[in-house]
Formats: sequence, C-alpha cells, structure tokens
Amino acid sequence: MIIIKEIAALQKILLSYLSGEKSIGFVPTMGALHSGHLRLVSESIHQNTCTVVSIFVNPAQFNDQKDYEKYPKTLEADIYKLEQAGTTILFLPTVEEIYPNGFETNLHYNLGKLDTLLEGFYRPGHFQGVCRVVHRLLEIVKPHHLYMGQKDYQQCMVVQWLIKEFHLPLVLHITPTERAANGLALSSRNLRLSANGLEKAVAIFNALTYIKKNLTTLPINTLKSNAISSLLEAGFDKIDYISICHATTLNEINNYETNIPTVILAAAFLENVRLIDNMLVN
Ligand SMILES: Nc1ncnc2c1ncn2[C@@H]1O[C@H](COP(=O)(O)OP(=O)(O)OP(=O)(O)O)[C@@H](O)[C@H]1O
Ligand SMILES: CC(C)(CO)[C@@H](O)C(=O)[O-]
Ligand code: BAL
Repeated sequence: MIIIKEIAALQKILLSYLSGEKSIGFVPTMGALHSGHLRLVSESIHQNTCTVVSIFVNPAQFNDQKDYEKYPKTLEADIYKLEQAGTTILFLPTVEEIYPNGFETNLHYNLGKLDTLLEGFYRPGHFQGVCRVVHRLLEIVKPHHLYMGQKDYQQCMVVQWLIKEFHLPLVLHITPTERAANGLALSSRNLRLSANGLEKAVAIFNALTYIKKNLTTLPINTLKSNAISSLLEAGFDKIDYISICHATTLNEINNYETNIPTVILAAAFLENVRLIDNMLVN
C-alpha cells in the first residue's frame, strides 16, 4: 500500500489507472476504521484494479466543535487494517491541501429539502461541508466507482444528488450497514462510549426493529412514542428524531402502506455521543 499526503503525488500515480481496462474505486472515510469501512474497501478491491481510501476528518462538516475535537483517531491501526485488506493507496491529505483558500466560500450547494430535514435540520451546515469535501475529493481522485455506507442514509442521498447535479462520471455503490452481533451499527463514534454505554447503545437498533415489526399493526404516533420511551429508559439522554419516512423523498409518512418504500431513521445522544442508525422496511 502506498501512503500519500499530497494531491500532486496522488494524481501522478493515479494517471496510470485512468486508461484502458483499469478502474479506480474510492472509499472516503474519516478514519477510526471498523469492519463497516473494511466492507466498503473489500467491495472496491473486488470490483476495481486500484482502490483509494482517504482518511480526512473534515472540519467543514462538523456543526459542533467539541464533536470535531473528540473525533476518534487510530491512524496506526487504520494503516494496518487497510494494508491487510489489500488497499492500493491511502490518501491522507492535510486541511491545507483540501482547503488551500481556507474555509470562506461562496459556493452553496442547493440541496433543497435534504439540507433542512433530519440530519440537515439537526446539524446545520453539515451537508454543505460534506458536499464540499466529497466534491473536492472526487475531483482529485476521479474514481470510476465510489463506495459509501447505508448507515449514513441521508448522506448517500446527498452524494447521489451531487453526482447528478455536477454530471460526475462515476457510480455510487451503497453498502448495507455492518452491525455488531447484537445489532448495534458499527460507527467510529462508538469508540467514545464506555463499556456500559456500548451495551446500552443497542437500544437504537432495537427501537428501529420494534417499529419495523409493528408498522402494519400500530399507528405511527404510538410506534414513535414507544420507541422514544425505550431509548430514554435505556439511558439515552436526548433524542433528535425517530422518523418514519418515504425512502426516496424522506417525507414523513403518517399512515404506513406496504407498497410505500419506507425507511426508519433515528439520531440520539448517549454519553454525549450522537449516534445515528436507520432501517429500510421494504
Ligand atoms: N457500520 C457501517 N457499515 C457500513 N458502512 C459504514 C458503517 N459505518 C460507516 N460506514 C461508512 O463508511 C464511510 C466513512 O464513514 P465514517 O468514517 O464517518 O465512519 P463512521 O463509522 O460513519 O463514523 P461516525 O459514525 O462516527 O460518523 C461512510 O460512507 C459511512 O457511511
Ligand atoms: C463522506 C465523508 C468521508 C466526508 O467527510 C464523511 O462524511 C463520512 O465519513 O461519512
Ligand atoms: N459519518 C458521517 C460523518 C459525520 O458524522 O460527520
């Protein structure tokens, strides 16, 4: 595996992968890698001649400075895991490489509702920051295939919008959420939980499972309030949302019908750590 920090050096190496039958797969990450990330990496390795993984904790997408400062960092272990997995190139840019002109920008991505619903609402500016960094990384790496996780459901919709809006010539592959044996979605932020918190955190998966199982028999409002109560009882401190939405528009569903593609999404705080998860229904 080649480790590269500079854009110019990366692009020089990638030139040889841009022609003929060769293809570049790209997995952007913020590091503190777990099996969910490695699943994306392994999918890319199987489908491409070159797999680029980036680790960059993007300051522009954090609406909460403390969350940024406390974001877990495990670089040595990450390098080992990526090497073992068979990654071709690890790109480790600095903030200056990604944002040479600083943070001020006139660029605004017209994400519409995606910017004001759910994660967009509770993390103001978050998706603008995600668009900025993903757009920049895609222009640098120029991958044929991009791999992202369903765990960040709304983020996948945002990136799909970005690809369409800017006519980016690549395919987005969305990989199902990798979970621990008890169902907890793997997440880098889980590293910030105590052993006790890690056990309690599964309540978020259990709440989504409860809603999914009972969608055809109980009213939506009852499902949501029971799910919220179960999270509070489990020890969650604050719930941003538990929403039952149309899977392609993210419009809230008030009366479930089996023919409506549906996704249940949740975001809640445990031990001051904000966790998200989601579950597709049909
Ligand atoms: N459990 C998972 N299964 C599959 N993909 C995942 C999982 N967790 C994260 N990913 C994907 O990995 C990519 C990089 O995510 P990121 O580095 O932010 O890790 P993360 O675990 O989502 O961190 P955090 O939850 O703390 O934000 C994203 O496309 C994300 O959706
Ligand atoms: C896509 C991403 C790497 C952009 O910083 C980040 O939002 C993430 O890890 O999901
Ligand atoms: N995994 C999504 C990136 C973030 O929470 O900022």
